[in-house]
Amino acid sequence: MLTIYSDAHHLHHGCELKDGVLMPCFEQPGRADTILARVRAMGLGPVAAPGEYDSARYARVHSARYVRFLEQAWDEWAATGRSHDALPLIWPVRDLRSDIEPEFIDGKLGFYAMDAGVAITAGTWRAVSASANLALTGMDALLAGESSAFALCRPPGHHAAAEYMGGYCYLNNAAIAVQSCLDGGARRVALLDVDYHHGNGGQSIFYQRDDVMFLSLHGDPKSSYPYFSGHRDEAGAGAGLGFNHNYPLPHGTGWPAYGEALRHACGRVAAYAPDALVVSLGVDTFKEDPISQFRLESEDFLRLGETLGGLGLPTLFVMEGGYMVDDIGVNAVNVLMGFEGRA
Ligand SMILES: NCCCNCCCCCS
Ligand SMILES: [Zn+2]
Repeated sequence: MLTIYSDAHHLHHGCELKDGVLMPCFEQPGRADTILARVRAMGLGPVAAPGEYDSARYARVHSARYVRFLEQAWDEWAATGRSHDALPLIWPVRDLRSDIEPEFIDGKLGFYAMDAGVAITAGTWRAVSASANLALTGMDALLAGESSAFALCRPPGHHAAAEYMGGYCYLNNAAIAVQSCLDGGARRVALLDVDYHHGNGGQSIFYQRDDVMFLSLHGDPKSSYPYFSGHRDEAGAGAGLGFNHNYPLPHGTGWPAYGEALRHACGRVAAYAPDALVVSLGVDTFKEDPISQFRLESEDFLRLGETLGGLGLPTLFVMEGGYMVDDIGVNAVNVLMGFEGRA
């Protein structure tokens, strides 16, 4: 399997406020480095650098003003004389107004964010755009006839929606790749999110469309981040009604229940008969993950990959979450090995 990777991710590592303490973000460079080392150790296949793409490709799923915001945010922040990480600290919730874009960076940060889990630093834009370019390069490989590819994206993207960042995510790498597949001639694409946290971004972007089926298995939002999306009754809207499927699962879920939900979701993908499958590959479903509450073992990720391989679809894997750095390489590459029947 071809892996797409860029060292540019090292340019991004901000802080986060966790349990009342400002600390280095759990979404750290060692995650991608550990996965890359495992890709090489297991001889998964060639590792390629991403191509260059115009930011207009990101604006196929994000708004142009949001992409401009991401590109300019650090410079606007630094121009105020501040050198520490830029963080959103106020949001237009409830009856506060979101019909007028603030002009000042502190207002823009909250206008374009769902939470404070998105520090912006001097290198963030370069890392974020490179990460999206990995997904576009992987999708170009599929469009050129590859049966599968792995975009080793960092930072992740599945919490980012058309006009907001959040949960360590800035550009929705997987959604950008899905749209690129459709722009490349596909009629239908399935986007399956196996990260522990609901892929609110991908759901939101494709919610009213029937050319993309979105499916997500995740911690029940009644008791898991992002708390405010991912319920079973979110079925899509308008033309998209019936093309959005959520599988919220309780804390403590292990492979038996997870595998059953996954097989059910795969049945829906098969019935949809897409031209391609994009997988938001988060492995924070691992039992030792520091911020998540499922109980998958490393061997279960082999079975997860095997189950996806059984669909026989051209498949792009896009790296999302997973925060137990010591095990993230084994767990992520186990999915890819299982997919290839090398379990
Ligand atoms: N106490 C939970 C805080 C969660 N903060 C953001 C998590 C983002 C996961 C991305 S896959
Ligand atoms: Zn996650």
